[in-house]
Amino acid sequence: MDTQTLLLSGLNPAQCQAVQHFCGPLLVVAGAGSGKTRALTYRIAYLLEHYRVDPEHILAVTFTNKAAKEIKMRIEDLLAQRLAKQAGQEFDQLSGVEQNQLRSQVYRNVTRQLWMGTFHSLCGRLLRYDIEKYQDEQGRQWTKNFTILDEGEAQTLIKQITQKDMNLDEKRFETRQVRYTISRIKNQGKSPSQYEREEANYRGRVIAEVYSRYQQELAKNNSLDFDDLLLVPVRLFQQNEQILTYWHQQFRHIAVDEYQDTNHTQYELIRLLATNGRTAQDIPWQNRSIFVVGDADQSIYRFRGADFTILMNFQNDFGDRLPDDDTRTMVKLEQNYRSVANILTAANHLIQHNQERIDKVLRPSHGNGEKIITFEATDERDEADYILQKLRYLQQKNPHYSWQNFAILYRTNAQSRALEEVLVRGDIPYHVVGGLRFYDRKEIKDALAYLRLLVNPTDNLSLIRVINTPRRGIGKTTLDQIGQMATEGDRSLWQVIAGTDALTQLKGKTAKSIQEFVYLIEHWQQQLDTKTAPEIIQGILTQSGYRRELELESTDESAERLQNLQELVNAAIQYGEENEDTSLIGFLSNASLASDLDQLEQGPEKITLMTLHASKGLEFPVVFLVGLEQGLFPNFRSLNDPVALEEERRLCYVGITRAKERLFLTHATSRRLYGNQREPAVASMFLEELPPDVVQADGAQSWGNPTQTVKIHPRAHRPAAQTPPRRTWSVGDRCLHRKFGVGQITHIFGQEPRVHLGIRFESHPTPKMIDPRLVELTPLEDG
Ligand SMILES: Nc1ncnc2c1ncn2[C@@H]1O[C@H](COP(=O)(O)OP(=O)(O)OP(=O)(O)O)[C@@H](O)[C@H]1O
Ligand SMILES: [Mg+2]
Repeated sequence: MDTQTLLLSGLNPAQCQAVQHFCGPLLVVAGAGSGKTRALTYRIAYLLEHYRVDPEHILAVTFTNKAAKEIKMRIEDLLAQRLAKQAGQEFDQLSGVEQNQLRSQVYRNVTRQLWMGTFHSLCGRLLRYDIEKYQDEQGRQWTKNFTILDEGEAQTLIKQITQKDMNLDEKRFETRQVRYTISRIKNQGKSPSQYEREEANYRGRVIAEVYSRYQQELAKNNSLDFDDLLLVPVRLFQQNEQILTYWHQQFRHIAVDEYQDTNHTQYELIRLLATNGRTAQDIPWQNRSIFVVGDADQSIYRFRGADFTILMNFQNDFGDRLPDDDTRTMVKLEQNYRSVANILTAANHLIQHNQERIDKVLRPSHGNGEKIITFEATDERDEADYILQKLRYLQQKNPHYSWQNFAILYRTNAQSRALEEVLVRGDIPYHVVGGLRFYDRKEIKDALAYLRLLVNPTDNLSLIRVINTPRRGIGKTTLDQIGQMATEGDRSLWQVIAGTDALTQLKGKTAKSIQEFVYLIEHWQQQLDTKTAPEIIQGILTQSGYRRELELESTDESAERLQNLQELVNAAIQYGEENEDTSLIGFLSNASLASDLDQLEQGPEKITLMTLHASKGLEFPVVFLVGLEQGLFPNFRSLNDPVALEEERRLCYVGITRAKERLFLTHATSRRLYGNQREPAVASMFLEELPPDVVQADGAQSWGNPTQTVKIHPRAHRPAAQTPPRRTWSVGDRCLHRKFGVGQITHIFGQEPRVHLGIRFESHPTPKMIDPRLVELTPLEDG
């Protein structure tokens, strides 16, 4: 098989057309699961292999960094197979080691050079080259070793300004709200003074002032927030034609996945790069090679400024549209490869309730499959119990399902708690995507602040965070004094403490502590060029006394924090291996950008819990979509807002189309949300919008056409507990657990038959709560 055949063999004719496209604009539109991402992946491989495009000339934007990684791996596979063919070998018959050798060869020569990632990570990378040529409207500048402020840190800074510096009313100027407003103003490209002119009232003036101080602080810290990361390149390109032309020529081929969720800043960036800042008609079509794939029905990020009309305008923006002929610049994919027909019918039927859309064809490739199951629970706990039973039942009935084949999707993060409790009790391994991120944990933020200070000593925020962590007797008064000196001399905090005057002005013991801190930082700064990131992290955590303080604390919590710090070192090692870059600065940018959606590690052992928003682009054999209740999904705000309601329906469409084989839709008749009172709940309108003939109720209640649904007693359909014969347990009994080993029962909660056992296992520091109906426990004789 030659390259061309190899690369085109797993594609249908419409996909082939997209993949073989070389230059000029192309829009691929299609419904969920129709192979858009596959087409984009293969096209990049085709550009590299068939058209011999230099990987450095390809810019590909994905929705998560993880998606970028997967696409790269897929390309490595495709090209490695090709290398095997060239050498007259069958790839599949090579040993694992040999296959990996070929993959690494492709990685070194090809995929490593690709510009592939999220908008944020790509812009971060680009700015490391050119940020020094940028100036904001106040003439402020940044250097290459700028640090990236993540969302939490941006809010900390806003809070410091509103509450400490400006003494504003905390309720009236709520941090998140202010941060959100400033982000919006920034993305509209408005300066503080411009905003002040437009919003000529008290609030407008205050926000403009906070915004102005916020920008000032960012510049002083040599930092950028997530908005700047996109806005600065756009401004830089607008300011400097030469730089724009350089990058326009660099990125000869641009590809964007999930184009329907592009916002205006991202669009502007892509437009500038693809057209060199001209109108499309002013440059030859060969020089604007832009390939985007998307589905307007899956646009779900309007609250972050995404606008699917950007997708709909693609041909006007980039193409030379011929009257009555779209085919040159658009390919439609109509074959769905993901879901069984029943699931696809339900999704297509539901989305047709939206007004603002263009109808599409989506044909199934698989048979009808099982019907979609709906279940009415009494409350969130009952809902979780139901899911637990189903999970066990399905996994045992179908040996080909491993835990990674299951996903539970919900509308809001808060819903995961009830589900998690039941999963823990049922001993089902799970993974929450988008919970408290690793990088948001206190000890990790502390460690990162040390590291940032090493590469960018003017980063005041990081300095404040660690100067007295662990405690060094440098209190608030001292910090205020240092702050004062910094303001007077227009210097950064670091410049003050590293200079001589601070030491002379401060008292004996404090001065000594500060001096030791300065020595520590300077010592490790000198190692930046010679030591690797993991070595530096290990070193500074030990020498600063940070680790020792946690060790002395010696609690379960401190043990976990120490483990997390070790995990940070591991992350740096892994980063070094994957990117052949052991520098601290490379690792740091990567850490700031690791988004919550990238946490998804589909271990073979775990089921996935995530919000519907996070599930975009993914697929699972079995999906549970929970909490289908009016006011929850669709959410409360959308009930009186038709535009918002359509967005909720798109979100439901995304959720349904994640499922390949089985789909369960659950709702409860009462629910306690956000710690409020228990409220009665009504089934979601989306359930009624599904075609009754592909839906079947599991339980007494049903909706749709009652004659076509099966009515059974709520519990009757649940499988009996998959457990060994029952026995009663008493406190003090010893038992053996498959995974945790020997343990002793310390507590018994609840009444038979619904008891839960608190067990302290010899292998585990903290007691575990176990449901003996679901988990096998072997009794052990005393002694
Ligand atoms: N031509 C094909 N033959 C067989 N399977 C295919 C083909 N094209 C795509 N697939 C498979 O179908 C599934 C969906 O493909 P893909 O994820 O690319 O769809 P998508 O259009 O990007 O979906 P979404 O809109 O959810 O992002 C994947 O498992 C993919 O491997
Ligand atoms: Mg996709």
